[in-house]
Amino acid sequence: MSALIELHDLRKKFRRTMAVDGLTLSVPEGAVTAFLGPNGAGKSTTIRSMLNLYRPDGGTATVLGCDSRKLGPQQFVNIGYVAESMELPLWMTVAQFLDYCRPLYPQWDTDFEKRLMQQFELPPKTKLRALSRGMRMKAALLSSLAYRPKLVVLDEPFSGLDPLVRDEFIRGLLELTEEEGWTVFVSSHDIEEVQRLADRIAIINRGRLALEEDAEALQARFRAVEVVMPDGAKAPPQVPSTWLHLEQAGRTVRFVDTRYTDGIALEKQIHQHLPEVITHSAHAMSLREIFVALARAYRLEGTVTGA
Ligand SMILES: Nc1ncnc2c1ncn2[C@@H]1O[C@H](COP(=O)(O)OP(=O)(O)OP(=O)(O)O)[C@@H](O)[C@H]1O
Repeated sequence: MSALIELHDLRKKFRRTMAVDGLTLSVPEGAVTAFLGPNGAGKSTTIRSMLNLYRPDGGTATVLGCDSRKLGPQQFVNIGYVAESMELPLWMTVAQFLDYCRPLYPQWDTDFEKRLMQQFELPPKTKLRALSRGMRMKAALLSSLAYRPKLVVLDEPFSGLDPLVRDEFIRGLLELTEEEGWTVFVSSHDIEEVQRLADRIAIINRGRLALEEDAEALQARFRAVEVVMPDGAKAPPQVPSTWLHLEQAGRTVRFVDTRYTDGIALEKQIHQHLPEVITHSAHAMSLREIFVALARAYRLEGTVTGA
């Protein structure tokens, strides 16, 4: 799998704020990568830098094989970009807006446009100004998908949408990405919004990469572990660094194993560090639970956990 976005030591500074501080990240083709981080972590600045809307102060961003500083019409016809902050011509109807966009993209697929109109239930004769926020985001998304871009970049596309609309929007996006095999890079400050979509997870904190991993692999290596000990037995102060947030309440010791491989290896490790163990159990964790654990470990501020 080749990478459609390659960021290497990317830096972008605003006065004294290092918004992006040496970010190295690679976004593989054909997968949905969720780009997560608390408010102000540098997500929008990264996206704007890699799309040549900002000039990086250092490092490189390569998008569709092209240095971001040289991105032009030839690349932009293959990139679908939707941002929360995007300004739309609100005085146009949905149909007029699409009439305006169509000639800009030689490969615009009219049949696909019609299908998306139906799927998103967009009213062609309504002015964009009169649409709800969710519907307006759908119109923006439609205008960025109808030309079947190779790369779809969504910057916080769900913020401000009510949960029902968001859910429907995500379902639509899911169906499409699965059918079309698109490469999607979607930023969010809330794991809950994107957990159903994401094949890969990248977390940014204070302009730096905190984690980049396959979502399934991440879930495979995390377990919530409970160990029952005899009355009066205490967990030792020193446990493996791969065990996070160890807590004891009475006879029960709980921790998060961040390097789980299999039950036998875990059992061996428990016997080694908690030799008085009577029984133990290990449960798979949801991405949201993993994020809560990671957020505590990284001391991420804000709402990356959705908590
Ligand atoms: N145009 C700008 N001028 C000055 N500072 C900026 C500008 N844009 C962003 N910043 C600062 O850079 C840092 C990163 O901001 P950015 O918008 O990239 O974060 P984000 O992760 O997208 O946050 P959010 O989830 O709130 O959109 C913040 O400290 C922000 O205040």
